[in-house]
Amino acid sequence: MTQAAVRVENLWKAFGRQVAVAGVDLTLPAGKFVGLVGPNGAGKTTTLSMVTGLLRPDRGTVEVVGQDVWRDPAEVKARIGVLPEGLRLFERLSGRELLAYTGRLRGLPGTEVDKRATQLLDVLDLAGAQHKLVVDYSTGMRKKIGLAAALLHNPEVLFLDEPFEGVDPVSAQIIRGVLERYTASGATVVFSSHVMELVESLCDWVAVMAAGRIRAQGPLAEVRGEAPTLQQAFLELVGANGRDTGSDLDWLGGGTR
Ligand SMILES: Nc1ncnc2c1ncn2[C@@H]1O[C@H](COP(=O)(O)OP(=O)(O)OP(=O)(O)O)[C@@H](O)[C@H]1O
Repeated sequence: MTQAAVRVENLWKAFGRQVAVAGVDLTLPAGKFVGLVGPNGAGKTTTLSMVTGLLRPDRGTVEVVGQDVWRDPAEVKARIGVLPEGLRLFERLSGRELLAYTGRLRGLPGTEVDKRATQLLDVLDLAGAQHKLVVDYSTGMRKKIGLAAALLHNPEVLFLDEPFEGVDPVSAQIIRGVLERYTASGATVVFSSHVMELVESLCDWVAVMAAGRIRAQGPLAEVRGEAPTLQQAFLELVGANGRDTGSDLDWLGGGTR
């Protein structure tokens, strides 16, 4: 059996009376492209934040590449890359400066940082914008420079929260190519998304989350089961099939006020 990249046991987190994560157990295999899917408010971001050492759990354990994240967060953080939701970047640096700074923070030698930054900027089609300040980057460019920063130290596991949100199809294709190449080398990608078609075409492993719990996890074909698409399987798993789609909104449309 291959080693698990991520192992989560009985993970809990509440914000006041709102329980965001209610006893999550997850085992994600190494070397896979893993999709964490779930409706809005399911607890995906909260789970990823606890798994990556950004948010302390109320209860439960998290192991990444065999190490307890909350016993020694710094040690684990050196081995992972993270593209968090609502990524905050150093806006007054240029894209290249941001990578140079990130690389030095990661303890890489300057020449290596320069080499890797040049290659990542090229592959991600940011070479032309490398001297522009990050504050002037578009949403898609921000995702791409964030991804470059997360990959710079060649992490073993990469966590991405909604990496394709606000990204045009050309940039999405570029990001996808980089990630496929990365997993082909044995590394693991864990990403959250609402876009089922994307998850279905990219992932070999899926975890479905709703209301703070995992509803299903396993190889894509297993989670999809008999359903024609992952979207269908997802709607059934989260109990959204047949939900009223707004029949009360009889005033909407038709031009009368
Ligand atoms: N800092 C916070 N303070 C209070 N409540 C929070 C906080 N962060 C998350 N929550 C609540 O926890 C629940 C799970 O939120 P979370 O952001 O983890 O869901 P999500 O699956 O990532 O949703 P989305 O797909 O909409 O981004 C929601 O009910 C949310 O309102």
